[in-house]
Amino acid sequence: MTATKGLEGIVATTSSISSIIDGVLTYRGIDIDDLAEHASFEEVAYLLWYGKLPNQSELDGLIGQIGEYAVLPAQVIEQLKLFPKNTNSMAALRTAVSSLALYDESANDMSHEANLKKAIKIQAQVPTLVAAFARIRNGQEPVAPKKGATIAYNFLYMLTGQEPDQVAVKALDQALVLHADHELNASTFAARVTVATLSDIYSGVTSAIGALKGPLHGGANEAVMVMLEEIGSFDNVESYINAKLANKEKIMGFGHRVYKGGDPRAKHLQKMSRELGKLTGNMELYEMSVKIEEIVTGQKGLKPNVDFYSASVYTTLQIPRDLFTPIFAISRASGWTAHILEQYENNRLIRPRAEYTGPVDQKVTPITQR
Ligand SMILES: CC(=O)SCCNC(=O)CCNC(=O)[C@H](O)C(C)(C)COP(=O)(O)OP(=O)(O)OC[C@H]1O[C@@H](n2cnc3c(N)ncnc32)[C@H](O)[C@@H]1OP(=O)(O)O
Ligand SMILES: O=C([O-])CC(=O)C(=O)O
Repeated sequence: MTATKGLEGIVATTSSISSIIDGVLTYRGIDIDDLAEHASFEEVAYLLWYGKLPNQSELDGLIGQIGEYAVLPAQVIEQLKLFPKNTNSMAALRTAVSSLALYDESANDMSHEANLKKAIKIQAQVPTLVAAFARIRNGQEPVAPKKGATIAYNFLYMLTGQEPDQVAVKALDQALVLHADHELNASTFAARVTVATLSDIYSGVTSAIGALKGPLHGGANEAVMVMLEEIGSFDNVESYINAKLANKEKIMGFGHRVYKGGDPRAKHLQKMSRELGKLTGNMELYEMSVKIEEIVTGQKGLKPNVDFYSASVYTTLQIPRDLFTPIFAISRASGWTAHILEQYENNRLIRPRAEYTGPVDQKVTPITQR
């Protein structure tokens, strides 16, 4: 038995949800470029769950359902108020999503209908949780979601308590489309491993949030912003990045386990970053990002991944840095739950082996002799 470090190249499941073939990402066979330009996040979530794009009445139905489920149990809001104000926002989300299960009477109903309903419910409640936590820690009351509004609109509305700008809603909606699913990434794998024991959907999503939090995965978008803040201005980019590379440190937002020729989502976020920069009259973050890309790609051949330009996009949308990864979770909730449903449909326990590298033929030394 020989281990493959990081399971690189190992095909661990079959799936009909999303694919990465020759660097092209599709959801249910539709190219991400097409979806990014022509579909809303709710259409994409429907596509991931049901395997087809919704017609107008199906879409209206889903938006209605999301509106109905988006309100949080009062007990969970009370719990959010007890969290330390400075707690990590992904840790808060992880705990809060786990708590949702306590107030869902169907949490352990394993029928497909019940699990699909819970998938939609989790998708509806995650944005409300993120926005509510963000307000509560600032000493503000949470804002209730508006019925009939999209997730992108509602998230910005619940975060600020004000009618969001249409450009911001459109940009966030497109970012949600781009992050919705990604084959067997680490957090989706974590979700599938968890539910393959026939544990409940909340356990699966809680595991996934824990995996997404790390800076080698979803946490990279926040880490990119930390780096941009450390750099401070365009003129410092070159010396900062060169020093990091000389030191063999990783540049966050670059590289990918699967894409070696570039992440197809990054160009959409780069375009969005440029357009938002122009619109707000502040191109500095965009220009700094382009310069970083020039150096890192030039010297290391590494291309930006989905997390790189999303940092400047979200900052230009005036979203606090530590909500970037929770926003990733808002989007990926659709993919996680679609994969969980698929896992249940064709389940087998996921239990690989380990190559043992420890000592052999050891004996118990009596405690007095250790
Ligand atoms: C949504 C997402 O999860 S996208 C990924 C988000 N994560 C990041 O942006 C964090 C930065 N990137 C990375 O850490 C990696 O590229 C990963 C984790 C994404 C992929 O990693 P792996 O496939 O395991 O590649 P690994 O980490 O083994 O790197 C291979 C080589 O490239 C180098 N490398 C990879 N990424 C980077 C980077 N961002 N900056 C500098 N060097 C890098 C490594 O140092 C290593 O070099 P070596 O062979 O000289 O030791
Ligand atoms: O697929 C991966 O390894 C990480 C990634 O890009 C994602 O989850 O969107």
